[in-house]
Amino acid sequence: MATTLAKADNAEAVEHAARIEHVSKSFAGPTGQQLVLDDITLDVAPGEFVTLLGASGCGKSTLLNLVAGLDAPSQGSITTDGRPALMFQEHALFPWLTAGKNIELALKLGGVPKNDRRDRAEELLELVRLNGSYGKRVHELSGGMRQRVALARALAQESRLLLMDEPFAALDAITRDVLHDELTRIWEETGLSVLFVTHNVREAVRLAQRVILLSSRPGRIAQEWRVDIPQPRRIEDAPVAELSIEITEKLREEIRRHGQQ
Ligand SMILES: Nc1ncnc2c1ncn2[C@@H]1O[C@H](COP(=O)(O)OP(=O)(O)OP(=O)(O)O)[C@@H](O)[C@H]1O
Repeated sequence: MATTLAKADNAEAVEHAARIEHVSKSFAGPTGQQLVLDDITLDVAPGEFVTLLGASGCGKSTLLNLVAGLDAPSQGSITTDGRPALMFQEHALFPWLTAGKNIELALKLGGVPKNDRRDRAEELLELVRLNGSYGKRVHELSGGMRQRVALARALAQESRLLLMDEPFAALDAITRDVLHDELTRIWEETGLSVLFVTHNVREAVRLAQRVILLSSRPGRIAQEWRVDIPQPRRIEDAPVAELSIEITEKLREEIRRHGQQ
């Protein structure tokens, strides 16, 4: 099958999929400005898979929203290689449209000619292994299938950077495991860059080439790890478990420290 979408043909030409430079973000709170992100500098290389990990409320989603251009940093700058695609924990599919039509809508917004949309939507459904589900309505699909459609719709945008905010957090463990395999396969096939937010350490290590741990209040980069464990990984593999224990220990330290502030 032709996986033409987002193929990193221009990998040589582009230095980074995302460049986050000295980014800080504050929100107005009841006691004045609340600093949520403090001086974050981070590059995502073309084709790289990076997970952002941190305790609840540390600012992961805020950072992802800034990269998506949904909000502006208070300080610093963010550049991306084209407009990123986004995928959230909630699939946000239109329930009155079929799986196929949900994808076609994204294709339409991306300027794909009407006559090409049906074939392209079928191709994308095949890529997420939902062949034959074109005519299914959202309520006919399981949670895992809905997230597959949401992924296909994100891929329809032909972005070179995919931003994922806890996309599998609401799924049961087995379904999540299967979708980890699918995401790894699709990432390898397409050459996409992925910035993936999670608070699940094992998930971060299972998927990423690099794990970035954010501290809390304010969110700063506390530490990062390169994950050299070969793919496909399993969440229960010994090297995944070992690194997860090390990262969890550091995460605990960060949470304890935050608790003492
Ligand atoms: N628009 C906003 N206005 C005010 N405060 C905000 C806004 N968006 C986020 N915050 C605050 O910023 C902090 C970080 O929130 P954010 O959702 O980015 O954290 P998170 O790490 O993604 O958390 P979780 O893992 O629970 O989703 C929180 O204290 C939140 O209340």
